[in-house]
Amino acid sequence: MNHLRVTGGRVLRPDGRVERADVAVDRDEGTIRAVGSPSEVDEAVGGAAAETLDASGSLVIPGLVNAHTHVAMTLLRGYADDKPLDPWLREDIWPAEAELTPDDVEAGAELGAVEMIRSGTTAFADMYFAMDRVADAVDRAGLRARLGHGVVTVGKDEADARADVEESLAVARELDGAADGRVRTAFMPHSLTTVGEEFLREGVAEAREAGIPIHLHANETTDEVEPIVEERGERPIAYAAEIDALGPDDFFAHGVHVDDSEVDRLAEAGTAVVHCPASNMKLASGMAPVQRLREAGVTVALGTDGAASNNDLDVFDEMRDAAMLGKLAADDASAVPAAAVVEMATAGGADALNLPGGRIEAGAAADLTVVDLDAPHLTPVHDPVSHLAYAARGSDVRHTVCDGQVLMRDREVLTLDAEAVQERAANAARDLVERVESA
Ligand SMILES: CSC[C@H]1O[C@@H](n2cnc3c(O)ncnc32)[C@H](O)[C@@H]1O
Ligand SMILES: [Zn+2]
Repeated sequence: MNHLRVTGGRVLRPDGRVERADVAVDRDEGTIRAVGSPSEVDEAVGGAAAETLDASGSLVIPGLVNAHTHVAMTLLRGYADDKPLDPWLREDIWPAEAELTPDDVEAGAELGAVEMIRSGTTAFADMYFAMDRVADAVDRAGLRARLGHGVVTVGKDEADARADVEESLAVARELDGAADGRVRTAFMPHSLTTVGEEFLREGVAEAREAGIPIHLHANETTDEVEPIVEERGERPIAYAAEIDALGPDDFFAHGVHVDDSEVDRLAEAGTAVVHCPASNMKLASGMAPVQRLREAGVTVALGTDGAASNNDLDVFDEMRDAAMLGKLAADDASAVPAAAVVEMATAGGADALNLPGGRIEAGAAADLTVVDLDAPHLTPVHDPVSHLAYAARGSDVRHTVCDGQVLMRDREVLTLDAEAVQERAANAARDLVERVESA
């Protein structure tokens, strides 16, 4: 077998236990073949490994999942800060995005890919524009993703609005299975308030017919919830259910302002929620009831949201923020413990996006992150899971593997030229801002 061996480390198993083990990866299949002692792994795979990754002093964890982002927004990192969602979008972000070209989106997506690989993320969900270019970046980077064109119909005439819905459906059909199957897709209306009801109904019906999942921003701010309640006499999750957008393969970003009845509805429907704590804090959107969602049985994943409202794509930060904010929201220091946020960033993310990965076990996708624990800020190691949630940073990631391919070895990104990507993105961002200022 053409295999990659991750040797000498401790491995985080799906039940949360950490044990000394090697991991053998079938590079052709992109799957984990065996996890166990060196002799057990030898016996399972036989023969010498074609490639090895040293994990001594390190913790081998499932590749992290960034379950909601707008990856090309790396170009807008630090462009507009310190405003709430609505004015931030309308006054700053949307005018800048109006000047974006497909080349810009690709440059921003590559920059985001480098940042994610360097912080141990192997899969992400992305809602944006020029998604063929994002898919190209995913392909080159070696990552896994669920991608969709974001639909906004407010402020558009009927023909433009319908064209936007059709584009999202076409993108979902055409890009599904790209990058050797590592790209999957979804129909992505931006939100229940920025897409008109008739367009939502039409798009969702077509998506359902084609078996395409749905991803949208939901219950992010009170400004978004109140008009739905006033105009329809029902809360957003009930509205989503009424238009058939609340299914078991669907995943909603934010879920900050969900009441108890909505939590129960999400749980019954099997719709996942992607918690984005940093974005929710930065835009002062509110605190999602994460403990309540998890207790109700809702699959909760973690997302950074775009780099303009975070301002990075580091899921380690998200784990720490989710644990801290979850305690504050529940007024309970035992709420959203370390193991919960690690689960949300790994298996929870893979389950929400319905992508392979999220667990280190034989037969699972070989999406792995090796975290170096030999650092002053990670000493001593009483509990490695505690360190993942509260003390480790993206920069502690030593190796990143996706689909059996080593994307970063000893902090060197192998699939993209990180320096060139950074330079191209910086130039694209500078030119973009010049265009926005002269528009
Ligand atoms: C139509 S493509 C996606 C669209 O979403 C915008 N966006 C970025 N962050 C957020 C957020 O937290 N809530 C809602 N919308 C957001 C992004 O700028 C794109 O325009
Ligand atoms: Zn978002």
